[in-house]
Amino acid sequence: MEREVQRVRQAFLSGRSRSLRFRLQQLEALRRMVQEREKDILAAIAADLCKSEFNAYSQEVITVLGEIDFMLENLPEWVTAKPVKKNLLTMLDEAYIQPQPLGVVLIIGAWNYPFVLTIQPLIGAIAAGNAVIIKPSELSENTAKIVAKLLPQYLDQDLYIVINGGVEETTELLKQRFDHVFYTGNTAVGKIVMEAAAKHLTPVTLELGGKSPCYVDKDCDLDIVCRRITWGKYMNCGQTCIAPDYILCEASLQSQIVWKIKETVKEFYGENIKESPDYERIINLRHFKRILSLLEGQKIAFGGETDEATRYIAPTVLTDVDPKTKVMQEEIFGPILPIVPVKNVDEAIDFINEREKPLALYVFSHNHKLIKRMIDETSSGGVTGNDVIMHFMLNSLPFGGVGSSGMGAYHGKHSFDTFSHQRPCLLKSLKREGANKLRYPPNSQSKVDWGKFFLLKRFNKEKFGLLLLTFLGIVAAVLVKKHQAVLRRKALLIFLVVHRLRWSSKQR
Ligand SMILES: NC(=O)c1ccc[n+]([C@@H]2O[C@H](COP(=O)([O-])OP(=O)(O)OC[C@H]3O[C@@H](n4cnc5c(N)ncnc54)[C@H](O)[C@@H]3O)[C@@H](O)[C@H]2O)c1
Ligand SMILES: CCCCCCCCCCCCCCCCCC=O
Repeated sequence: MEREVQRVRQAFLSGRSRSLRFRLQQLEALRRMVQEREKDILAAIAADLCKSEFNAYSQEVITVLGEIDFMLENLPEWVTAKPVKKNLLTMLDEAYIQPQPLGVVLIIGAWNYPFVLTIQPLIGAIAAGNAVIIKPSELSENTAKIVAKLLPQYLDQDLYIVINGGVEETTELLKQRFDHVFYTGNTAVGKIVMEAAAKHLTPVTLELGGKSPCYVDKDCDLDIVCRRITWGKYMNCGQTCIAPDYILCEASLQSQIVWKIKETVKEFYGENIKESPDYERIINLRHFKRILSLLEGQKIAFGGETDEATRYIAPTVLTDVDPKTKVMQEEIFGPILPIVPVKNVDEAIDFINEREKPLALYVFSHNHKLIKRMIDETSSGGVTGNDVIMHFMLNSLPFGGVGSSGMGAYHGKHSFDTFSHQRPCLLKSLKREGANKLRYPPNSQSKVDWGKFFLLKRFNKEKFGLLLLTFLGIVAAVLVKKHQAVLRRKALLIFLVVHRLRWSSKQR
């Protein structure tokens, strides 16, 4: 493992990942890989999650292609140095921010959307000029294998490598020094990742999970609300980090919501859900059993059918759920939707605020003010009002958690920033030492006064005469020396003095 990381670091130190041309070439190669090997990629995702090729394409491949196109379009502008505002002390200098790659980045992917959740961070890391070690999740083994097979065929083989394996390999990898670790997965492993990274003072991005609440106000079109919730909850068999985890609503809405979700499930997946190409399966037996255990003691309004052999769990709704029961204590990450009745929006807000900060928050209402209030008075990684999931799809929005749902964010420019160091650069001249003497010892009241003027724009009246003399001296110098370059510099100095005079008149 150590040797692998060393090899990638040597490749990074060669400097070839830094040029804009190279980054664009690699991103184009990645796009070619996705387009040319689409069938293999879709087949691998299908095998891992029992997902149709249509769904695999629209849930994973579209996002990856969209992200690559967005990067190719905007990268030339993002990589350029950005000049910054200057103060009086630096007005003759050059000051700018230069984004630079961090170095060698470790990306640990998740299994639930195994392609997009591994490749989308990779796109950001390449765009920012880094070398990358990719560790796909071993739980989605088919996608892990295809990623390991395809990437070296299209990308630079020393700068971007895939290491496959389980807990043991990840543990070993995490002992190495990286310049950034980007992890997607559960909160418990997130803590392990952060602890390991802390040993090297390596910064981390943690894309974690949590229980994302969904508040349904009585002032809304329940038919539409229930269609949207049904789509977001049962997509990928509930194994979506930003799926609505549970519904909060007034008790009077509960039975209508149950009935409408039940009807929508029929419309989406047919009478025989097991036969639907649009309904996935639970990733493994451990998660299957974990999800089943959440049903114990609950009132099942509909659903609840299971089949261990195929890890099938039907779309399920639970009513009158007691917040103290197990299903409300951990992230469900499966097709079970509890409804917790609340008296009103105030109680819903308190309910959310009494718990860990979720990855997403959903609010449905015709009342825009109520939606704004929910946003203002709660905290979550992201929010979608009157829909679910869709904030993930807009790459101008940063995607990430807050508190126990994660730290840092990515997507589009936010990925580029996550994987870049914003390097501040100030370029001075070795001339104009006269002005610099003000900051050298020995210090004095006069120097402090100049400091106040340059940095705080505060004027000392006693220095007015001196200033006037300086001003006249400069004007005389300008008249004598007509050389253009000199003229320009003196003009700036005049500007500086006039600026100070303006301040003095203001203060008077
Ligand atoms: N924020 C996001 O974008 C996002 C996306 C997908 C999933 N998630 C979250 O991920 C969670 C479910 O998925 P999961 O894959 O984490 O659960 P999991 O427990 O099924 O998978 C565990 C993963 O962690 C690794 N692991 C386990 N123990 C480890 C250790 N000691 N050291 C290093 N690695 C170890 C395993 O190798 C495996 O890949 C949910 O909470 C979900 O919300 C978040
Ligand atoms: C009009 C046709 C538009 C087709 C686009 C369909 C959009 C589908 C969006 C699904 C997004 C799923 C990705 C969610 C990843 C969540 C990350 C955490 O698990």
